[in-house]
Amino acid sequence: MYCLETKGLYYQYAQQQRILSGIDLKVPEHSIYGFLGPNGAGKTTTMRLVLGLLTSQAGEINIFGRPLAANRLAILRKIGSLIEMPSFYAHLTVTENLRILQSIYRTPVSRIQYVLDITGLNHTGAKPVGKFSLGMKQRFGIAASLLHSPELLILDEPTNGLDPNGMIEVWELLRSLNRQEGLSIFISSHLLAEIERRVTHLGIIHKGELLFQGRLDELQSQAMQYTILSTSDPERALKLVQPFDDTAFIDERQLHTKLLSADSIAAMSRLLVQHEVDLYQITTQQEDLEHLFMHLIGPNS
Ligand SMILES: Nc1ncnc2c1ncn2[C@@H]1O[C@H](COP(=O)(O)OP(=O)(O)OP(=O)(O)O)[C@@H](O)[C@H]1O
Repeated sequence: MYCLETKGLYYQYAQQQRILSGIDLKVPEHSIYGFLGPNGAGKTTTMRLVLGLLTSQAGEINIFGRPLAANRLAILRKIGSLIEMPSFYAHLTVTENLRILQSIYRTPVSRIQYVLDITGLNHTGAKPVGKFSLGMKQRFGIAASLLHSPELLILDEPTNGLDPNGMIEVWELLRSLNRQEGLSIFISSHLLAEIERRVTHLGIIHKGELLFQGRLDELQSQAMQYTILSTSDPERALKLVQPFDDTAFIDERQLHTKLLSADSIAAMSRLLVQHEVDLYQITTQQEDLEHLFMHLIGPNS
């Protein structure tokens, strides 16, 4: 069962400017779904549509199995969100800020202490939120989004601008919310390194199109295998191999080719030796996730 599913989601801010062209998201229940894409890919626009902050122009949005359009309020009550920076009264403490939100949401008062404990903000005392570090402000934003006991959290680049420690703290919090509370989390980032190993599922968006969606191991299985040749003259070796593999390239003075079979490796080594290029080493390697990501989104991104 998907807690969030879109079909053919389409959006443009102005004529001739297509931002999303048919996004089919499938966010499984209880998953941590990383929504990855470079700046301007369409992540925030997708999240705004899913939260009803922008009016959908075409396509379907189903949340907890029901169409958003027909059940907006009931659905939004089950979602916590943080899009860009959290809003707060800068001169009030975290508890005072949460008390205001608690009275708006009409959630039990006891929930305030609970979200303070779970986000580690219970020792901030009389300090006004305006004086918090960026990491603590983000944690306040997550605390506020948890106040009404949501089942799905939608977070738009919540670690943007945080130092490595702040980033680790936010992720530890998200992981414990997912594991202990069973919360489903849909989180965007433009950094593969940040979300690989931390998410259960991944969607890669680029120029308004979803290029990949699935588990991390499914993405890994799309990685290219390369034969890597270490030679005395990589440029000459490249010229010799190119007629047989026009995708061959040099990286760190080593020739990478997709020619993998034993026969083609034997033929390549004969060719190089015939042209007086010494062959020092032949290895095979699977493309790492970072290269696979770059490969998916293309060279000029
Ligand atoms: N209000 C707006 N009016 C016009 N164009 C917009 C508006 N908001 C966003 N865009 C454009 O839509 C495209 C997608 O932006 P969006 O913010 O959804 O991407 P993103 O993946 O979240 O990127 P970032 O990580 O930079 O926030 C960009 O080209 C952006 O300039």
